[in-house]
Amino acid sequence: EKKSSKSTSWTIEDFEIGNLLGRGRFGYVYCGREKQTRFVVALKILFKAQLKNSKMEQQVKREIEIQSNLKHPNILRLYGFFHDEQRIYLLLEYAPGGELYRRMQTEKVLRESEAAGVNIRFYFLYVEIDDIYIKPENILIGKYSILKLADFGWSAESTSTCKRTTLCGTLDYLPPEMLNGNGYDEKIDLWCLGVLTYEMIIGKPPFDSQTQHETIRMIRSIELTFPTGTSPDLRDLITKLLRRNPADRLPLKDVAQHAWIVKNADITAIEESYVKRKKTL
Ligand SMILES: Cc1cc(Cn2cc(-c3c(Cl)cnc4nc(-c5cn(C)nc5C)[nH]c34)cn2)no1
Repeated sequence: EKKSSKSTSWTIEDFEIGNLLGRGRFGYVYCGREKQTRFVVALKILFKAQLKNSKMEQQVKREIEIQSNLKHPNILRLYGFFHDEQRIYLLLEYAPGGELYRRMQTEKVLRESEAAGVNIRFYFLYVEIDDIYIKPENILIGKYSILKLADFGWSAESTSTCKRTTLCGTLDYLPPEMLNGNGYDEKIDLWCLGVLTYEMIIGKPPFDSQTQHETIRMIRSIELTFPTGTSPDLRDLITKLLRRNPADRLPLKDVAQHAWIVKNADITAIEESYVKRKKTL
């Protein structure tokens, strides 16, 4: 990199600003290009005033610390950051495929290999960090369709409407233990993986319904139905993830060995990249 990623080196003058890619409560994301190297980035611009009003400065500092130290093929890179009087600028990896949930809305159903790829990729990711919260709004489609977890859930939600068409969308990923106000642990990610896989292949969340009340009832009673033609392997995997008792959910190491994953995900390529990355750490 031409300059170190210390916050005092870059200025906005070093970048050409392109299209607006997204907006959120605290700022915008633009496509940007560094003038010297012509390197393309996603330039997230956050307004200090808005962050101050919502007491979010600490949250931003925490995100910057976490994300700048994480280097994983499934996590959106944070290359550096800088600030001026009014704004904080984050230099993020540009994901050419855009947001997964938008792709799921337009294309409804993704290929089984892509969805299997999500599972296995998030298996490796899960081994790395514990507090991941998997839902389509937090996932971008990077180069070569590699999925990237971009933890901008806190800054992206725009005040006007939720990303999903209905408020129900935000309930679809909640596991029973969270609905019942019981304690919960990392096994909520196994539940989310089951919901995400179902939605990616079948085109709608498993407990999708007209009202929030009905969605909550279906989650609590685990009212799980599959369209005819759903492969038995996929049914089996999802049924083993969407279990009421977190202890009964299929552990991630067994997800990676499950018949549906083995048949659909290009595990060797992903494992090779994972092993190589391990070596470079
Ligand atoms: C504020 C605020 C908004 C958001 C949500 N958000 C993330 C992006 C984004 C990022 Cl961070 C990185 N790469 C992206 N690529 C796209 C994109 C590409 N195409 C073809 N279409 C889009 C859209 N968006 C990216 C944008 N908004 N987070 O904080």
